[in-house]
Amino acid sequence: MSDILVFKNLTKQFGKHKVLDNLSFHIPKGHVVGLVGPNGSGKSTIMKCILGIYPYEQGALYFEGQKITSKNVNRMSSRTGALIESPSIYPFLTGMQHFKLYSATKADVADVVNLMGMGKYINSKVTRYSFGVKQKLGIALALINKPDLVILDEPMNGLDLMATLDLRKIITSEAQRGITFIVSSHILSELEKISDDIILINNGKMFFQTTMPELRGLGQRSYILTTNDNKAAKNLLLQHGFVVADNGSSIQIDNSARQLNDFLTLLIENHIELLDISHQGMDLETATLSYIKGSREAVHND
Ligand SMILES: Nc1ncnc2c1ncn2[C@@H]1O[C@H](COP(=O)(O)OP(=O)(O)OP(=O)(O)O)[C@@H](O)[C@H]1O
Repeated sequence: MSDILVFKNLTKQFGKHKVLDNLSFHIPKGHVVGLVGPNGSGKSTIMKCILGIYPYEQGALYFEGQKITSKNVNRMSSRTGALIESPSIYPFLTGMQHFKLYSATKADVADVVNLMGMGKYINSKVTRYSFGVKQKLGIALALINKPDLVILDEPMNGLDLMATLDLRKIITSEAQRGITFIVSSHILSELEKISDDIILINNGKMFFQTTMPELRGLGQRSYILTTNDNKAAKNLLLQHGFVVADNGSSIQIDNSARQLNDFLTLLIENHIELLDISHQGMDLETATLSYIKGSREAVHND
């Protein structure tokens, strides 16, 4: 899989404040990449560098293998659609009139209106739109010129459950057609449903870039077990050399040595009844929290 975009040791400063600090990551073509980080970590700044809104001081940005400079930034920005911060829309124009501002063809407008399910209100003035419908219009405008790369900053903000599900379907189906998405959101449970890859940044620095399957796999190393006698089960397993922790109403067994059959057999032979067993799955929220907490503790310990 080739990369549509590569950040290489990119540094962006506002005065003396380094907002992006020697940042490197890559965006695979046709993937949905979730951009995660606490408030002020630099997500919007990354997006604005891609759109050519912000210049940067050091490092390089490559679009489809070509180095982007201030002279050819249009090559990248003209093929990128974006919704950053609130959508730039005009209350007294209709949705349809917005598409005309973007010089969209009739066929493209029909496609995007159909895709976003906006037929009902496309000829009404935006002043009559709810917040969620305005957000939908902003996303439709990001998609209208058939971009190769789409940047969405907090696109789920203000969307109700149905609109969130619609947006999830749209992003997934457009990515299957080869469009690449970079999506930032603080709604991590939603972001992990749509993302192929995750980039976590903090204080303008890269913490990790991983695929969602890799991230989930991090949690597959232990089992959570509930039995009719957790105390007895824990003692028995400890006596036989298993690594066991007490979780209150359950016990956690390290399975990095892949001993599932061994510990189940041991429990059954000792007449301990198994009530429940599950993998401890790593989710995006747990991973993000543990990295951010780890880095804060490191700063306090310095
Ligand atoms: N135009 C600017 N001038 C000066 N500082 C700026 C400017 N734009 C952003 N910053 C600073 O850069 C840092 C990163 O901001 P940015 O908006 O990129 O973060 P973010 O991760 O998108 O945050 P949030 O999740 O709150 O949207 C912040 O400290 C912010 O104050």
